[in-house]
Parts: sequence; C-alpha cells; structure tokens
Amino acid sequence: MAPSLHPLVDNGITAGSSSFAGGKLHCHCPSNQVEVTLSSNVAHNHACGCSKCWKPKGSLFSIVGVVPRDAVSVTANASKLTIVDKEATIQRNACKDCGVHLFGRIEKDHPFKGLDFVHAELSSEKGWQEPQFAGFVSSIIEQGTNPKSMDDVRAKFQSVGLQTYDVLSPALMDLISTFTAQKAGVRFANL
Ligand SMILES: N[C@@H](CCC(=O)N[C@@H](CSCO)C(=O)NCC(=O)O)C(=O)O
Ligand SMILES: [Zn+2]
Ligand SMILES: [Zn+2]
Repeated sequence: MAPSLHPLVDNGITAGSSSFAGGKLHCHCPSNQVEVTLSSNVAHNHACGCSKCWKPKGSLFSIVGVVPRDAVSVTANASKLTIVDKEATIQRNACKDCGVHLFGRIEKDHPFKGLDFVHAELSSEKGWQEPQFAGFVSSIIEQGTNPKSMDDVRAKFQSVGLQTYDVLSPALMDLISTFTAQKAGVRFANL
C-alpha cells in the first residue's frame, strides 16, 4: 500500500470557504485538551515535508498554514504547552502530553515574523483554506523515504492539483528574497 501523504491529500482536496473566519484547535489528549482559538482563516496553507512540522501518525507530510499572531489565543490548558525547540526559527508550541503542535511563532527578525504557523486539521470546523501547494518535498528523504519513490510522491500531489516545491512556493520565496534584499539596502531595477 502506498504510504499516506496526508489524510487531507490522499483522497483529493476539499475546497475551503472564503467567508470562513476561524475556529478552535484542540490537541489530541482525551481530556484537558489544549484549546487555541483563531479569529482568522489560515493563509498559504500547504503540505510540508520538513522534519520539524507536526504530522499526524502515519503521514509523510504535515499540513500547515499561517494566521496573524494577533488572531491566536490559547483559551484552555495553556500550562500544558511547551516549546519544542527554542533554537528553531519557528518556535513550535506543543502539548506536553500528546505532542501535537498547537502553534508555531517566530520571535526573531524574519520575513514571516508576525505570522503563526498552525494546523487547521486540529479543528472540527469546516471552511479552512484548502492546501495550496506542497513544499519541502525532498525533505522527506532526510526522514527515511526512499529517493526512488519521489516521482510517485510528486505525481500524487500533481494528481490532486497541488504543485510541488523543494522549498516554499514562488510567492513565499519571493517574499523572503524581497525581505533579504530590502534589509541589505538593495535598490530594485525599474520595470
Ligand atoms: N530539510 C529541512 C528543512 C526544514 C525547513 O527549512 N523548514 C521550513 C518550513 S516549515 C513550514 O513550512 C522552515 O521554515 N523551517 C524553520 C523552522 O522549522 O524553524 C528539514 O526537513 O528539517
Ligand atoms: Zn494534548
Ligand atoms: Zn515544515
């Protein structure tokens, strides 16, 4: 049986709603769940193959998107949260008991500072933006996927309408490069 990319990808993508304005995320604990309330839909939602983003058991990819950090509040059991890796760019706040990541926050100077990374699948509500692309696809090799299966992995994403990239989407990579150029005082050429 082919390994699962992610349950939200394996059987085709379900479109979200442009009028959806957020909801609640819960960790996987059977009781005393950490609850995070988002007052915004996610943006740039994507499948991520990197080793750091939280993935459901048995999946090769996470699905992760961003929301403004002001739209994120921990509304229950905040004391169960711990930062997985304080040195990482994205400080992922995970439940100590079940390991699920509730939100990832950037504190250092970075093009995505001000945006928190969240997994909308932790919500039972419907309407969250559907995945837009697959990023960090080649990174799954670093976690043990056989390089020979990469054609199949990329073909599966293409078959459900998702472009694959080995970093982020061109739009996000352009944002990162624009930030880097502006910081360095680069003057852009006139069109
Ligand atoms: N091959 C590495 C890549 C890790 C990586 O750079 N991940 C990205 C994307 S995470 C969400 O899209 C990133 O920005 N990481 C910063 C961080 O995780 O703090 C690997 O697989 O580990
Ligand atoms: Zn938990
Ligand atoms: Zn990732």
